[in-house]
Amino acid sequence: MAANARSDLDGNPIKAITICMIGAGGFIGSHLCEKLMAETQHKVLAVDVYSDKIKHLLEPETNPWSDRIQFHRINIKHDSRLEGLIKIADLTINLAAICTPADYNTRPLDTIYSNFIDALPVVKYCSENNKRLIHFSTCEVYGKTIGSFLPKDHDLRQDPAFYVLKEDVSPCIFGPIEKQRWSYACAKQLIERLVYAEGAENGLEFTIVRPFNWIGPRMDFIPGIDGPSEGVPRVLACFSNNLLRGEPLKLVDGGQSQRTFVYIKDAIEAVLLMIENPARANGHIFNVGNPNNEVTVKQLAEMMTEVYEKVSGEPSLEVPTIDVSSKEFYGEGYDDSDKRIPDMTIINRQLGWNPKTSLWDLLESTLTYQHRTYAEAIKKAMAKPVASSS
Ligand SMILES: NC(=O)c1ccc[n+]([C@@H]2O[C@H](COP(=O)([O-])OP(=O)(O)OC[C@H]3O[C@@H](n4cnc5c(N)ncnc54)[C@H](O)[C@@H]3O)[C@@H](O)[C@H]2O)c1
Ligand SMILES: O=c1ccn([C@@H]2O[C@H](COP(=O)(O)OP(=O)(O)O[C@H]3OC[C@@H](O)[C@H](O)[C@H]3O)[C@@H](O)[C@H]2O)c(=O)[nH]1
Repeated sequence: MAANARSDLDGNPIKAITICMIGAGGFIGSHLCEKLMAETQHKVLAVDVYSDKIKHLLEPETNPWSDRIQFHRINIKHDSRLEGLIKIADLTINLAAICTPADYNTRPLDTIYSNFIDALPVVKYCSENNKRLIHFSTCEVYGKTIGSFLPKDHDLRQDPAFYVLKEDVSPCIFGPIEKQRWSYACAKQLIERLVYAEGAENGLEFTIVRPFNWIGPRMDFIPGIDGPSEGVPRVLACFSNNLLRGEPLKLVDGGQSQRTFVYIKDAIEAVLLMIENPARANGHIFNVGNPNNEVTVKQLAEMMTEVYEKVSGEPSLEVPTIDVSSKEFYGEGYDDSDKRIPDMTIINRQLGWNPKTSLWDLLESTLTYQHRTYAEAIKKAMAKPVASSS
C-alpha cells in the first residue's frame, strides 16, 4: 500500500503506531482522526464523552480503516480505564478541555479543573509508563502583548518585539485575578510547566502545541440546533449562527481585538508532522498559526458577511453588525487578548511547516459547509412557534 511507503522528514520509513487520543470527539480531534485514517496506517484509540463529530469514521463498519479506530466513551475525570489505554498506546495526544471563552469567567472552577487537574493523571501515566505525550495548550498562555501597555500612539507599538509571540522569549501576561477570563490561560500555563518539568526531571518525551485560532467545519456548535440555545460558542460559530439566522453579528466592545486565523486542515498537517517526527518534535513547544491571516474581529465579521452572501446567495443586512459590551455578552470578569501573531521560527526550523490557506479561502470553504449543514434546520427551527402549548 502507498501509505506504508511514507517517510519522515529525515527520509526514514514511518512505522505504524497506536495513538491514545483524548478529546478525539471534538473539533480538532475529529479532523486529526480523519487525517490519520485517510492518509496513514496508525491506529487510534479515540477517547471522549461524545462521538457525534467522528461518527462518520466509526460507522459504517465497511470503512477501510474500521480495524484502526476504536471509540472509548470515557470521562477522564473518573475512569480507571484511562491508564490501561495509555499503556497500550505508543503515543498519547491530549486535547480534552473546556476551551470556550464564555465559560472562563462564568464557570472558572470547571475551567481550571478541566485544563489542569483533569490533565494531571494523563501526564503522570505517560511519565510513569515512558510514553510520549503531545499536549494541547493554547496561544492564550501569552495573554496580552507587551505593546498593549504602551500609550495608543507610541512608536514602539509598531515594533514586532512588542507584539510577535515567541515560544522561548515572550512573557505570559494575564490580567488581575478578578478578571476570571484568565482562569483558562493560567491553568494551561501551569500544565505546560508541569509537562516541561516532567521532561526535565523524569525524562518525559513531550511536545506542547499552542494553537492560534484554528477554525473550520465542525467547530463548536450552532446554538439551538446542535447545542444549547443559550450557549455561546467561539467566534466562528457565533458569527455563523448570526448569518444563518439573518441577524446582525455582535461585535464585543466594538470588535477591535486582533486575531490570526489558520485553517484547520493546514494546522492538522503540522500535528501529523509532530506525530511522525518525534526526534524533531520532542522537548519543543510549537506555535501553530497563520501570521498572514491577521484581522480585527470587526474585519472578520465584515469578511464573513461578504463570503456568506456569496455562498448562500442571500443578500446581507443593511446594518450587518452591532456593538455589544463584553459585560453584556460574556458577563462580569471578561477580559481579552489584544493581538496574537505567532512567531514561526521554531516550527519552521524543526518541521519545515508553513500554513497555506488565506482567510478568504478558508472562510469560503467553512461557510459553504455551515450553510449546507445548518441552513435547513435553522429555517425549520425559526418557523416553529416559540412557545406552543398544543
Ligand atoms: N480550536 C482552537 O483554535 C484551539 C485554540 C487553542 C487551544 N486549543 C486547545 O486544543 C484542544 C482541543 O480544542 P478543540 O477546539 O478541538 O475543542 P473541543 O471542545 O471541540 O474538543 C475538546 C474535546 O474534549 C472532550 N472532553 C472534554 N473534557 C473531557 C473529559 N473529562 N473526558 C473526556 N473527554 C473530554 C470534549 O467532549 C470535546 O470533544 C483543547 O485543549 C483546547 O484548549 C484549541
Ligand atoms: O459573537 C462574538 C464572539 C466573539 N467575539 C470576539 O471575538 C474574539 C475571538 O473570540 P473566540 O471566541 O474565538 O475566542 P478567543 O480567540 O478570545 O479565545 C480562544 O483562543 C484560543 C483557544 O485557547 C480557545 O479556543 C479560546 O480561548 C474575541 O475578541 C471575542 O470577544 C465577538 O466579537 N463576537
